[in-house]
Amino acid sequence: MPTVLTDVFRGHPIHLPHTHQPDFTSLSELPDSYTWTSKDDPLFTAPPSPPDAGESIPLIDLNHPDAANQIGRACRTWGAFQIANHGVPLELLQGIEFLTGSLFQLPVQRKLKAARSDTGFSGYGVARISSFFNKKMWSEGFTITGSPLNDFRKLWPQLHLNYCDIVEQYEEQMQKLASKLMWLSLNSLGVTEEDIKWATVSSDLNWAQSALQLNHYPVCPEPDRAMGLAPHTDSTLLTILYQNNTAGLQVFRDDFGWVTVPPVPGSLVVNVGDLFHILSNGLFKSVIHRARVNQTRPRLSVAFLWGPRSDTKISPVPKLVSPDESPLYRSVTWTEYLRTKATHFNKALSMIRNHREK
Ligand SMILES: C=C1C[C@]23C[C@H]1CC[C@H]2[C@@]12CCC[C@@](C)(C(=O)O1)[C@H]2[C@@H]3C(=O)O
Ligand SMILES: O=C(O)CCC(=O)C(=O)O
Ligand SMILES: [Fe+2]
Repeated sequence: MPTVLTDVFRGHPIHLPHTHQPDFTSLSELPDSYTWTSKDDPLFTAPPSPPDAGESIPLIDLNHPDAANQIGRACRTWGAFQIANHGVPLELLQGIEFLTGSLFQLPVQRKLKAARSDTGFSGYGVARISSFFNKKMWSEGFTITGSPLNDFRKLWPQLHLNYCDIVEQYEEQMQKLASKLMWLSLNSLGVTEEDIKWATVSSDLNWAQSALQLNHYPVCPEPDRAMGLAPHTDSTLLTILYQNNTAGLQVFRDDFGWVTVPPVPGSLVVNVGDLFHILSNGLFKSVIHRARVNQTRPRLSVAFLWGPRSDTKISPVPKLVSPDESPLYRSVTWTEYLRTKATHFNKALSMIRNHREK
């Protein structure tokens, strides 16, 4: 039984063509292999919400006395929100943005020295969900879990220790923030530490684990026909996303279509992931989101993907299941779920859904 994310894809190889990345900067036309239509993604041409409709995910001040309720409401309606006054130092946000920018600026031969292997978890490469789409995405990524020391030494023979330090500090801040946000949203449903014993410091200091996903979306000659990162939900409990000052993230709502999440300097975006949807017995929505690209400014984002330890079984909190019904989902560990997702992608949730008797 793997206990760390590093082992999740061991024995479950995913072959991805990292080494066939083009030199994005040299292309003046969008190659056919990067041109998306609704045949490649049924949601591709879903209507964008008109910007004047003013609809977007709420921006919540974490210091506001009503923050817990606002977060709970956002998790139920949108599955996403932005937060201000989150307590993560601005220098650290700038530090992780600087690191991400300098990583992707390295020559491609250097980045490939740290390429993610077919059975590996960490390293440089194309989005893991690429194998489910016929067209390529206009982006490159770098996944980190555990110590980035070995990879960073290959990328930056001189400066790797400074960069490791930034990652360590960033993860520490994100971990604290993620568990605070989880408890605020659960408290809004009346769920307390008594109901979820595995998620308390008194049960184990290391009851959660995480990965960092660094994303780069280069400028694109024909952004309207390209896709930065195809629509997906995260498999996490929660994801905390930092985006640089360039718009591109969109969330999907059945009633509005695609809604852009405008960058708000210094704030962070929070997404509900599939495991939180399961834990809340479907009350919180795991949000479908994607990243679009543009013609003038490169975009960077850093996703902190946060979930339980690999040996923790996640199942709907009994308090949230009505007495005359069975829970919506059966129990699953993060590792099992990541593997299900790696094989079945957006059918993963329905595969662990319990079938209700009439
Ligand atoms: C801990 C995680 C969560 C992963 C897999 C693994 C590391 C990278 C994450 C992402 C990041 C990009 C979208 C996604 C869909 C992908 O392809 O890689 C995510 C996926 C998931 O949330 O399922
Ligand atoms: O770049 C973005 O805004 C989205 C990134 C994302 O969804 C992810 O890394 O899971
Ligand atoms: Fe995501």
